[in-house]
Amino acid sequence: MTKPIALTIAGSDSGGGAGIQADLKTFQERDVFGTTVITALTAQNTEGVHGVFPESLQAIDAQLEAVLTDLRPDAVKTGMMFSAEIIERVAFYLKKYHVERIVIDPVMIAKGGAPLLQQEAADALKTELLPLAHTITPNLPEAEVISGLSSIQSEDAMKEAASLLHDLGAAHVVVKGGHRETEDARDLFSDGREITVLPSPRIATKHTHGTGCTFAACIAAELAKGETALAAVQTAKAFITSAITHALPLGGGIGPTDHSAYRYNS
Ligand SMILES: Nc1ncnc2c1ncn2[C@@H]1O[C@H](COP(=O)(O)OP(=O)(O)OP(=O)(O)O)[C@@H](O)[C@H]1O
Ligand SMILES: Cc1ncc(CO)c(N)n1
Repeated sequence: MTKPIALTIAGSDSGGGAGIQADLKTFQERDVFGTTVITALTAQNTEGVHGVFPESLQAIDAQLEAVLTDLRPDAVKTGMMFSAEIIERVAFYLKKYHVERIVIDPVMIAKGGAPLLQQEAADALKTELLPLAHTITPNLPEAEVISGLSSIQSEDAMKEAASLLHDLGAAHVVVKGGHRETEDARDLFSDGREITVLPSPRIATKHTHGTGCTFAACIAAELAKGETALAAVQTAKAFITSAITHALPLGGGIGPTDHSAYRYNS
C-alpha cells in the first residue's frame, strides 16, 4: 500500500484550527500523507494572534531540502508566508525541484485583523509565487490587493479579478465569496476559459477560524490523488461547507471548524 503525498508550507497555529494544523487534519481526512514546512510560529487561539515568530531562512531552506529530496509531494499547498525573503526561498525550491500542482492560499490577514504577511511582501507573492500556482484561492480582500481592483463586491467584479489573476500567471483561480454580505456563500472557479459557480448556503456561525486554510488544503489533497482542478475544488467546497456546518464553539472567540464532519455526514 502506498499513498499520495501532500506538502503544506505554512505557519503553525497553536490554536489548532488554521495553518499547518488545519492542513494536516485535512490531509488526514482526505487520505493523503501530509508533510510540512513551517514558515513561522504563531501564538494564537480563538481570540486572536498573540505573537508571530518567523523561522530563520536557514530553517526554512533545510526543511524544504529535506522534504523535497525524499518525500516528493504530489501536490503542495502554501499558506502564511510572512515575508518577501521567505516567499523567495519557497519559490526557489519549488522551481528547483520542478514541483507541480501548487495551491496558493495568499494569506494576508487573520480573521481578527492581525497581519500574517508583511505589507511589502505582497509584491513578492504576486511576482514570485503566483506564477507557480496551479490554483490560487484568494478571499475578496486578498483578491483586491493582488488584482489592484479597488472594491470587489459583485459577481462581475469577482470574474474580473479571476481574469486579472490568470494574467499574472495562475492556471486556475477560486475567488472565495466568504467575505461577501450575500445570503449564500458562493465562490467562483475559473480555469481561464469557463467560470463555474461553487454554490453553498451561508451558514449562520461566527466559528470560521481556518476556513481558508482547510479549503485550500483539501484542494491540494484532491490534486495529490490525481483529481482534476474542477473536481478538486468541488470536493473542497463540500468539505468546508460540512466543516462549517458542524463548527466547534471551542474557546472564547472565533472557534475552529470540524475537519471530520465531512467524513461523518456525507
Ligand atoms: N458562513 C459561511 N457559510 C458557508 N460558507 C462559508 C462561510 N464563510 C466562509 N465560507 C466558505 O469557506 C471557504 C473559505 O472562505 P473564506 O472567505 O472564509 O476564506 P478566508 O477568509 O481566506 O479564510 P481564513 O480566515 O481562514 O484565511 C469558502 O469556500 C467560503 O465560501
Ligand atoms: C498560521 C495561520 N495561517 C493562516 C491563518 C488564516 O486563517 C491563520 N489564522 N493562522
